[in-house]
Amino acid sequence: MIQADNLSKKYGSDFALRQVSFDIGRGEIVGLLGHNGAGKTTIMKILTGFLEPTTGQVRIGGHDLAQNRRKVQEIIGYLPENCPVYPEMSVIGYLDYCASLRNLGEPEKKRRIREVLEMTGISDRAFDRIDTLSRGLRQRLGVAQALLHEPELLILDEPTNGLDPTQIGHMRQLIKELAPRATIIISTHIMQEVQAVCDRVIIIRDGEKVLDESLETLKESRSVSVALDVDNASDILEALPFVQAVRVDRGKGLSRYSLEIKGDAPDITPEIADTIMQNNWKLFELTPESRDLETIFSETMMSSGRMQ
Ligand SMILES: Nc1ncnc2c1ncn2[C@@H]1O[C@H](COP(=O)(O)OP(=O)(O)OP(=O)(O)O)[C@@H](O)[C@H]1O
Repeated sequence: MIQADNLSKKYGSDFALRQVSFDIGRGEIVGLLGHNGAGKTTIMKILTGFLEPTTGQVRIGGHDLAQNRRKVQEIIGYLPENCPVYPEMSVIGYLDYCASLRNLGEPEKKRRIREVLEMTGISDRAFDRIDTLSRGLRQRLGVAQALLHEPELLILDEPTNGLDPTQIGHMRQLIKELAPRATIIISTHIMQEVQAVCDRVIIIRDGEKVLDESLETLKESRSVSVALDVDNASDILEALPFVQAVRVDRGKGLSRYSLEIKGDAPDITPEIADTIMQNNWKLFELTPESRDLETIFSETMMSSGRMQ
C-alpha cells in the first residue's frame, strides 16, 4: 500500500527527518512511535502530500505521490494533529462541508454522513454545535470527516492526544473497528497505544527510523542470559527444549551465554538451572530477558539520553 524510500526533510538548515524508508502492506495497522519532535508529523504530512520531502519518494496505492498527488489524496483519510473543526458549526454542517470538499454528490453525501456518524458513535449529537462536544467527541468527529470518502488509507496523527482514559478506550475501540476497511497509520508518543491497537511499530528517534518490527515478533523475542565458568556449554544448553539458539561471549574464566527462547515457551529458567547443577558448572548469573516493546522503547530512548 505504501512504499516510502529514503525520506528526508530539512527545515532551514536542520534535518527533521533523515533517510527514512518503510513499506506498509494493505490492511496493516502501523504505529509511528516517538517522542515529541521525533518527526512523526513530518512523515504524516509527507505521506498525505501536504509537505514535500527534501529527498526521497513515496508511492501509495501504486501511485507516485509527487506525480499524482490528487489521486493519492483521494484514497487517504487524514486526521491532523490539531483537527481544524469549526466551533460554531453543527456536527452535520461540518461533515456536509467536508463531504463537499471531497466532491461527494448529493445522495452519496447523505448516505456517507449517516454512516460515518454511526461508525464513530456520534449520531445523537449530529445537530449539536461543535463547541458543545467534549474533546473525545471532537476527535471522533475528526475521524468521521477522515472516513467520509471511504479511504483505503487512514492516517491518524495522535488520535488520543488530550483524551481522558474512557475516551482513549473508545478511540482505540473505534480504530480497531475501522481496521478491516482500511490500512491505518497512527502516530503516538505512548507505547501502550501501539500495543493496544497496532500490528506493527516503527520507532522514530531524532528524525531517524530506529526500529521497524511486528508486535508479534517483539512479543516473541525472549532470551535468558547465563554467565558460567566454562566456555563449552553451548551444545548442552542448545539441546534444552524451547531453546532456539545460543550465542556465547567467551571471557577469561567467565563466559556469557545468551539463550534465545521460542515465543510460546513456558518459563524454562528452572530447567536451565537444573542443567547447570547437573554439569557442575559454576553459575555467576541467570537472567531471563524479555525484549518487549516497553524494553525496546526504553532502550532506544535511553541511548538518545531521553526517557519517557
Ligand atoms: N514548519 C517547521 N519549521 C521548522 N521546524 C519544524 C517545522 N515543523 C516541524 N519542525 C521541527 O521538525 C522536528 C520534527 O517535528 P514533527 O512535528 O514532525 O515531530 P513529531 O514527532 O510529530 O512531534 P509531536 O509529537 O510534538 O507532534 C522538530 O524538531 C520540529 O521542531
